[in-house]
Amino acid sequence: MSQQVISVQQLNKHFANNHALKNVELSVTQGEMVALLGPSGSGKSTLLRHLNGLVCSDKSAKGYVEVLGIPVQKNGKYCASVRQSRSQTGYIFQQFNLVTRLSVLHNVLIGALSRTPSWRSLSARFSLSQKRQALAALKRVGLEQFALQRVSTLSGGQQQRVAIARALMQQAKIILADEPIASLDPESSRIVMEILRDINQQEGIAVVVTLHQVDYAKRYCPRVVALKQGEVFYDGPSEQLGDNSLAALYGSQSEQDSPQQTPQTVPQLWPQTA
Ligand SMILES: Nc1ncnc2c1ncn2[C@@H]1O[C@H](COP(=O)(O)OP(=O)(O)OP(=O)(O)O)[C@@H](O)[C@H]1O
Repeated sequence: MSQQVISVQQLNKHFANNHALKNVELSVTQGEMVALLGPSGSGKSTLLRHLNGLVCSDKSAKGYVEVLGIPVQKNGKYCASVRQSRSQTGYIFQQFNLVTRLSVLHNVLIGALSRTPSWRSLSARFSLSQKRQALAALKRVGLEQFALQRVSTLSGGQQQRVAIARALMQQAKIILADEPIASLDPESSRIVMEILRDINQQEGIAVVVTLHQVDYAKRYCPRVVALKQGEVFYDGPSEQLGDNSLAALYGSQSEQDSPQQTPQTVPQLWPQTA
């Protein structure tokens, strides 16, 4: 039986009066590649940030988040093990989060910091073996020839690949990617998604990726979890996400704008997976 790598139970999050996540339940097993879809403001990034302990859920609720079998937060408080979970979680940001004045290789080496003795990391002295690993990670994303260049000289798509190489260097056991292709052109988007899929299929690393592009979700992710106004609206095979369901998912804005012209109830066409 596949190991569960993400378990989210009864997750609620308010930002002032805005109920951003409503009783969200999510279970992901090892080796899955899952797209998080939903209209702008539906809670995708907020959910992903809860998984990495970047945001804490409502204190009043009984929310629980566990990643890689390690408790991240419970009842609105971070667990002592949150750092342990973070060190094994590769987090890819829309804007790459690289140190642009440093070399490509150095940025990848930063992924090893959680496994590097503090005297070495303080003096930025990485071992030969770590440098070899970093080069191998760069080769994996097709960028070894840029190792000694400053990151700032790379294109956006190449910078995102450096961020993925950093996650590989981190020896991440799960990858959470928050809109990794939102600021990329179609060709760079394709390359980034193919690298994520390759890592998922070759290493069996679970990938959860928030996307705005439904076609990329369907092409690269066998499973879709869709959020609508903070609730899980659909959880199932991406191939079963048809035009009607997508219209219902993304139609919230027009429903709000002209309620008399659109149905008030959204049909429950798909059961949530167990
Ligand atoms: N730090 C914050 N402070 C206040 N409100 C927030 C904060 N972060 C998110 N929100 C609100 O929570 C809701 C969900 O936001 P979130 O960014 O998770 O949505 P999203 O689905 O990722 O949207 P997008 O696709 O546009 O990035 C939105 O209403 C947003 O304004």
